[in-house]
Amino acid sequence: MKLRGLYAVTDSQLLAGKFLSYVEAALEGGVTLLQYRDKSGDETKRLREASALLKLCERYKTRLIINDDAEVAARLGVGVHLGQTDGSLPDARALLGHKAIVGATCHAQLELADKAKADGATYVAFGRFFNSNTKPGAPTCSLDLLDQARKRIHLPIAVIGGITLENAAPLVAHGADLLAVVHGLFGADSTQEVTRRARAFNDLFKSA
Ligand SMILES: Cc1ncc(COP(=O)(O)OP(=O)(O)O)c(N)n1
Ligand SMILES: Cc1nc(C(=O)O)sc1CCOP(=O)(O)O
Ligand SMILES: [Mg+2]
Repeated sequence: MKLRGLYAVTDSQLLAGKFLSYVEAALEGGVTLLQYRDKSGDETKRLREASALLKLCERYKTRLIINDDAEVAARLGVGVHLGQTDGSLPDARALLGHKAIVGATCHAQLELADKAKADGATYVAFGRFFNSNTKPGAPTCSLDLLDQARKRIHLPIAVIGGITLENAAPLVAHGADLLAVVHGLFGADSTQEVTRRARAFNDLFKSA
């Protein structure tokens, strides 16, 4: 399966009270990967919500990724996204098996991407590209770094951080395969608008 298109990332605060309806609206518009990102530390809630997302993903034939937590990913038989302090990537790969999607945060450092590839990552993620409501303090990354990454790293490249329909096109033009988006997708006023945005993010790849 080609990893290219919209990578929808959930946010527990932003989606409070509309979690499943907004996620389903995004899936309706087309989502290549869906990441469950919950920083609450509430294990029971995480397993319950991730299980609900898995059911939805199965219906829409979308791959689910769990942020931070390879154990939950293993329990559900899905992929994982690991940051630099989220545990060992080789251990996660061994736990989840060779077919699982394992993504790695590389900030703006090509060396981290080289290491992630050597450790068995499925995709590498660079960011943040723009001002982010969700994670304002994340280190910044440039289009120039993305150009270098595209030439050097032969893996799908996810980009993240403040991505909206207004600023995403250059990222695709510079070689991004996956647009990882929280606010620019789910910060919408209605489910209809979430679906419209998801379709529009995917359309950016058709003209690239
Ligand atoms: C696709 C994607 N890229 C980067 C991140 C950030 O991961 P991390 O650095 O571990 O930060 P948290 O998301 O855990 O706060 C991501 N989640 N997804
Ligand atoms: C979770 C995350 N990681 C980032 C990084 O740069 O590693 S930026 C970010 C937040 C993404 O949310 P939004 O689309 O609302 O900016
Ligand atoms: Mg993390």
